[in-house]
Amino acid sequence: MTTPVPTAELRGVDLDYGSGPPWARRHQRAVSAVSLTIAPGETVGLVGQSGSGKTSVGRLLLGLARPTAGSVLFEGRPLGEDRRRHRGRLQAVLQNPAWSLDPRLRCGTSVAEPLTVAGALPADERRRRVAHMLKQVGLDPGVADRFPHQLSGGQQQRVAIARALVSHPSLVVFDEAVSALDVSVQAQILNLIRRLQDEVGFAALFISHDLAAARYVSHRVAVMWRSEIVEVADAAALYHHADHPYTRSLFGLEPGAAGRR
Ligand SMILES: Nc1ncnc2c1ncn2[C@@H]1O[C@H](COP(=O)(O)OP(=O)(O)OP(=O)(O)O)[C@@H](O)[C@H]1O
Repeated sequence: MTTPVPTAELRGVDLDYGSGPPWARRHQRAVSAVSLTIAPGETVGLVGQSGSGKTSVGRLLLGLARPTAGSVLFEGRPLGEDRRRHRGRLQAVLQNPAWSLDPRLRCGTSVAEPLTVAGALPADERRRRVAHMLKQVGLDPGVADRFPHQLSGGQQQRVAIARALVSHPSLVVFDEAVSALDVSVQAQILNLIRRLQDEVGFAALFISHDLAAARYVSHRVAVMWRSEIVEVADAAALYHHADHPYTRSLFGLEPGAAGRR
């Protein structure tokens, strides 16, 4: 049996951020020697306390940050300079839907935007795909004519998910995508992500400080601690195989190591 080429892969990746003026430049290591693969159709959860480097891993996978060392592969090839080649194939859903929805644009226009970037489509076809996508995320297609401020937070996040999926991406990075929502709405969105992943089949990185949410949507969960991935396990098995003290603290098995959030 041949193993499928991973959709996304980090190989021994470091990422440093520089700060300060050139004569007193300081470097902070945000990601240290991280290796991680995401198979086609797989969701990998990435959990860890604030500042552990989760968003930086997402940015590397999206090509928004360049590794200081190591390599980032997308569908088996280096995720290089030519980001245009991947337009529409790499998408993100962020914590606050307002970050991806322009308040001045009707929701239908925002959802259609990745289609415009990926290549010209006749207006009819664009409208049809937007309506279909809105239905898939559980919204009335009439939402296309409304502005974000006319919708609830949960509805806005559904629009943001529709926008991320309309171009049939291979990889979607969900970065704290449910953290800003009420608990009952969080459950709806987590169920939506699971259902869409089964139906549409994208690979995903699900970044969260909430281990329970990450386990619920993910096939495997990676645990990040001070810029390193200290553990990766099947979501169901993680509880029983939690080796690292930080992972154990996430389950309440060991006091002290988990950060405040
Ligand atoms: N653009 C930047 N410039 C300088 N330092 C940065 C930058 N972005 C992040 N950092 C630092 O890198 C480290 C990792 O940050 P990152 O946002 O990846 O962590 P995180 O686990 O996603 O945290 P949070 O859950 O709070 O978003 C932190 O110490 C952060 O302060």
